[in-house]
Amino acid sequence: MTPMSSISFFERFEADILSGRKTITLRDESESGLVPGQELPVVTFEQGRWFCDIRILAVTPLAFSELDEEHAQAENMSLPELKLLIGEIYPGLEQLYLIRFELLQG
Ligand SMILES: CC(=O)Nc1ccn([C@H]2C[C@H](O)[C@@H](CO)O2)c(=O)n1
Repeated sequence: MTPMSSISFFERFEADILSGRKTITLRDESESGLVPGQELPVVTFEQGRWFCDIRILAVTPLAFSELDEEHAQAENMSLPELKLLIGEIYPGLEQLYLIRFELLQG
């Protein structure tokens, strides 16, 4: 697997990340190779525009069926909103990876 040199987020989550309200992201296996302690730039998915750097704190496998209120809170949304969003981004995918991160600069 090629090491990731940046991570992208949809522009609509930029403000939540910069304010520290969003501290996790759920991704598929293709983005599960991040390593705790790794620092990397964050860019928008739409334009590839840099907007901050983050440090990876943990990468943990998590099943869609295990999503709970704590995950939703760390995403700054309700659990139904989070499940709907994940279903739209990764239709039918059960095996997700929970990536915890901290904001370094924005
Ligand atoms: C290309 C791609 O998958 N981009 C993504 C995936 C996820 N996110 C956000 C949406 C949610 O807040 C969490 C959970 O997946 O991460 C994203 O911004 N961009």
